Amino acid sequence: MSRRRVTLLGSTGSIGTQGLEVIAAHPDRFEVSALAGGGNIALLAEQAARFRPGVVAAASGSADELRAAVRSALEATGATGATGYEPEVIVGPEAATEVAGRDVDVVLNGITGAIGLRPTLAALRAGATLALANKESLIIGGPLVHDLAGPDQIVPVDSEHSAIAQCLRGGRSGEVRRLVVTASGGPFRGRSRDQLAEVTPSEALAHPNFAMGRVITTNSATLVNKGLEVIEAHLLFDIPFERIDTVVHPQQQIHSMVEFHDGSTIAQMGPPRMLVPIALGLSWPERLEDVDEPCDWTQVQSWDFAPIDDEAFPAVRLARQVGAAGGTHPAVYNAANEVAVDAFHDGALSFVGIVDTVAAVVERHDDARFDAHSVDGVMAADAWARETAAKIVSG
Ligand SMILES: NC(=O)C1=CN([C@@H]2O[C@H](COP(=O)(O)OP(=O)(O)OC[C@H]3O[C@@H](n4cnc5c(N)ncnc54)[C@H](OP(=O)(O)O)[C@@H]3O)[C@@H](O)[C@H]2O)C=CC1
Ligand SMILES: CC(=O)[C@@H](O)[C@H](O)COP(=O)(O)O
Ligand SMILES: [Mn+2]
Repeated sequence: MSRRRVTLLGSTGSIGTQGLEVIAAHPDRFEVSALAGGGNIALLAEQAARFRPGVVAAASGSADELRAAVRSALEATGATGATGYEPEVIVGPEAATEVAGRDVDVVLNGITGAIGLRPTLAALRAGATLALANKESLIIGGPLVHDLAGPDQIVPVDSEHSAIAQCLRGGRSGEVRRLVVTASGGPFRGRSRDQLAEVTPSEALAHPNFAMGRVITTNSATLVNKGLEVIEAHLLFDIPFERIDTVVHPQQQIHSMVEFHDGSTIAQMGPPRMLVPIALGLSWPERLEDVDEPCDWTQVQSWDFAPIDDEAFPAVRLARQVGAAGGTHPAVYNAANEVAVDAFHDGALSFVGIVDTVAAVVERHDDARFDAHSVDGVMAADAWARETAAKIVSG
């Protein structure tokens, strides 16, 4: 594999920082072309001083602030001036989109939320491989992404979809009977709807296995994450919803499975960490060496499996409905959820109120008003859903 130029969008987040860890461990394989963050200018500047990309981008702050932060981060490394490193700096809400398609072989999209859509489209348009963690952009931009993406241009980084892609490696997708997407069940696994009434934001942020950003961690607790992942699996692997199952597997050692039409099932296993899916996103179809520890088969252990409780956690059932309806339904589900998650953390909504709000917004949505085949149409549906969710939250 030749040395790949990598751009990291959301470089200051959980996926982004782990992406840089993989790159730092394989300097012969990767160089950083651009880094894009949101508002954490200090960390972004430290990353720039260490990895020396040609471009550094931030969604907020000012270009002068970012330049100054990079200079002081360089000074802190003791490499002041001597190297003459002065990256191009881009600041503003469209900064990630601007850098996504420039001088790059692989774009790792680790931005959270619907704002990842335009950068995803820019990366695809530029012909880069898209290592996709930002599942929201695929889910809300389904037909748009589908029309732009070439074969194998999108490499899933989401652990379940990376697992399925690994199970399908080498072709034979015509022999697939069903996909089985595993779920941790979140921190509230086993509780009834009544028992969920009083749970707090800090309890919802205690994911049993993964340290992730606030939105995806909350989505794991409501199982909205699993709902999004069922739609993601449908879009990535072109399998109808009725052939995509879910199973709660609290240990998260099996990251997902593929059942074939002869009755055989292939599962992908590993400890619940993101390094392998991220590394594969960057190096696909090759595997890098010694990315993470494997499962330890010398230890006594037991793994559990159970169905999702759709009464306590209706998010997956609802996601199947919006996914099958298509159009701008998934964009509305996602946008309403983003608003409801913020409201929950602000103390304006109960935990069960999150999915109740999403369901109420989905119910009021008139898909005929929006064009799912244009970015503006998708973003108009997204904006409508945000406004409607905010009204419901405020009563
Ligand atoms: N974390 C994980 O293990 C997994 C994550 N994913 C998916 O990956 C994505 C990222 O998740 P995660 O890393 O946990 O989230 P984090 O909240 O940790 O990170 C989000 C990143 O997005 C950046 N960001 C926010 N707004 C913008 C913007 N307008 N332009 C550019 N960057 C922006 C943030 O910057 P800043 O902090 O500087 O404001 C931060 O770097 C999500 O879609 C999630 O569902 C999927 C599977 C696993
Ligand atoms: C690591 C990853 O891919 C996350 O999406 C994680 O799988 C969350 O797990 P649950 O949503 O099943 O809790
Ligand atoms: Mn996942």
